[in-house]
Amino acid sequence: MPEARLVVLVSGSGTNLQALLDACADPAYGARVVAVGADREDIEGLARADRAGVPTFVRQVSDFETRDGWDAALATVVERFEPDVVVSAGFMKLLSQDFLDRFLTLNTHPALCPAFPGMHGPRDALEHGVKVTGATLFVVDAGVDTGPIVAQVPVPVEEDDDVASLHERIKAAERQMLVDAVGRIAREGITVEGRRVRIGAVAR
Ligand SMILES: Nc1nc2c(c(=O)[nH]1)N[C@@H](CN(C=O)c1ccc(C(=O)N[C@@H](CCC(=O)O)C(=O)O)cc1)CN2
Ligand SMILES: NCC(=O)N[C@@H]1O[C@H](COP(=O)([O-])[O-])[C@@H](O)[C@H]1O
Repeated sequence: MPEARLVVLVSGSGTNLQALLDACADPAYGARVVAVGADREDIEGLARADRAGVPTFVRQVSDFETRDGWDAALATVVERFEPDVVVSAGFMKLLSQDFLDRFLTLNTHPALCPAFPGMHGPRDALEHGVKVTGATLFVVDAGVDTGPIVAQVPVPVEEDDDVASLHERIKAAERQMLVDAVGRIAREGITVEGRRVRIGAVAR
């Protein structure tokens, strides 16, 4: 079976991207990162792609007259790389329904969806006082962190956690979840029926 082609979108440090790049070095993993895209320049995520010899592209909202124009330009460049799956891994821009209609897009979020959506999952979980939080991989829909759930991993909140320590522990679990789920999707396929997602099986 041919390797699944991944386009990964990033906005920051790119440790989730790095975990995918490392996993893809093993041919048995079944996937290859064919391009990395970002909404801003000069981020470590793009440097990681450069070091791995993976092509990169940047489309900044501020370079376009409208948000729709940015979104269409992003879709155009993503399309060039013919992805089987787009992985939003720390990509801090909302994607339009038009984009999502064109590409199967997964997003990893540092909370147990549907709890604590948005850009500050670890902070919001800590402020709420939950004892367990975690990370979620989901199929992106037009809402914010509302899409059908592919995988989740729990992470206990420690007494002395601050936002940084909690987010770091979530990220360690999140990377493993992402690599495991994307590899299985690449090798076994994915079925999405309504809100139910199955890897390697026909939905019932
Ligand atoms: N349609 C969707 N797009 C994306 C989702 C999603 O669930 N639906 N998830 C993200 C990532 N994300 C949280 O997981 C997220 C990203 C960005 C925002 C947001 O409000 N962004 C602002 C700009 C913020 C900035 O540039 O600093 C915006 O887009 O204008 C909320 C949640 C990937 N895309
Ligand atoms: N709502 C989106 C969001 O909060 N995304 C989060 O940003 C981090 C990116 O880390 P990374 O750049 O090191 O992979 C990850 O924890 C990801 O879930």
